[in-house]
Amino acid sequence: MFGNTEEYDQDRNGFLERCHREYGDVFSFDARTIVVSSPDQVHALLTRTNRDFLAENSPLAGSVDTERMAADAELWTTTRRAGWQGLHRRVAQAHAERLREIFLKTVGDGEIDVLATMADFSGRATADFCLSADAAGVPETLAENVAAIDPLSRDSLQLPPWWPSRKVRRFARSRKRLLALMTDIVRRRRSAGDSAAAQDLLGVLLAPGDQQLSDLQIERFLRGIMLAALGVPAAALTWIVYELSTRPDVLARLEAEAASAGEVPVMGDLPYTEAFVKEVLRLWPPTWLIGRTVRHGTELDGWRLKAGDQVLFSLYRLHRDPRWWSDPDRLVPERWLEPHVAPVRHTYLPFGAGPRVCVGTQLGMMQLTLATAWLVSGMSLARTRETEMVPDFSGLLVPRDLRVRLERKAVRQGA
Ligand code: HEM
Repeated sequence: MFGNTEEYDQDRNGFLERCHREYGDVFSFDARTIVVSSPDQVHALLTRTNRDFLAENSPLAGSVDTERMAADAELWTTTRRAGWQGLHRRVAQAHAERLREIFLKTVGDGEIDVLATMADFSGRATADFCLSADAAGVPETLAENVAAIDPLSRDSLQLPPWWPSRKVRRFARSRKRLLALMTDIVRRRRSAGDSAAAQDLLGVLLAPGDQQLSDLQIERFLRGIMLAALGVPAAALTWIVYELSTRPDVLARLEAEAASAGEVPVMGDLPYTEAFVKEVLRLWPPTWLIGRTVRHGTELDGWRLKAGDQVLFSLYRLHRDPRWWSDPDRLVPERWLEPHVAPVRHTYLPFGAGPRVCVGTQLGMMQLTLATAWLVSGMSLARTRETEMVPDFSGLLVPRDLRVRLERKAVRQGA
């Protein structure tokens, strides 16, 4: 009845790798799920999303009913289009200045659980980006919501929202609390007027524009953005710390670049750091598995699919496929610095592609690049245990139990 779910849940990546080796670029996982692997299939799946496929976890969705998902997706897409301008340069630059303070407050001396520290940093960063001075209390409520989603996202067998389980009730309660907080902040900000002066995403969403958004749309959009901008960047930063702790040669180059840049550098000042971040996202894409639900009867690369079927692909496998990448399992930041050597089309998709591509691509790259520069310039870092790192594929891709000791470096004279 559950196809290969049990075997898959024991070792998700290993299972997909074995099936790929045995059956090729397309195979069926169970009666209603196929897995695709070639760059063209993946690209078709992503670019035909909304029309033929539905994004599995629409941030507004709470249902597996395809009609309902399609309606949710349409509402989300309209809001997303209007909200896109909120992620523009002016707001991002104002946020970058505040981000340094957040970094200094959250990433301090001593032994740390890297994922927990980076989740704290990312939660505060995303709340600041969305709400700046009104963000008080939001990071904590957001963290509760993320903690309640986590056990649900690890289950392959999704429980419906009405299921009477403790996990589902906890999720529903924390979601309600976060949305109530958003309602309160949006109302206060709207009645205060002159919201655009706040230089944050909410300011842009409330500013009069071509498309006026309702309070409800804004609240849902903010929650969607904040959830998406917490766990994934935190996982990416954890991988960044892991690679810094294992590659002294790369660390030395990053330190040299950060030393010659300002306190809040602009992206063009950090080409090697940016290449390093891109390479970490190739080797360790946090959203390592992406799924879509078939919207109506259609076909993909000759496979006939019915409404409600699922199509999955592994970004992790695509990014390490030796057909498209030389030395695929090795961190080589330099591969991004060769102007004439571009990756094969559609083989590098850490932010997805098509109409549901990550809205925070530039912002996310900026946060990761700046945080890397601040880490290497301000901190020395050492692993506390020399045990072998174990990647955890059960939810977002993270290194299991990564702990490091951080020590603030002495401030350079004249710096
Ligand atoms: C920092 C590293 C980040 C990575 C690697 C990343 C990656 C991704 C990926 C792979 C998706 C799924 C795309 C798909 O299904 O086709 C996604 C969706 C999304 N991301 Fe990001 N993301 C990052 C940061 C951010 C940030 C900072 C924000 C907030 C501004 C953000 C907001 C979103 C939203 C709202 C979606 C859902 C888009 C939709 O379904 O329409 N992400 N991200």
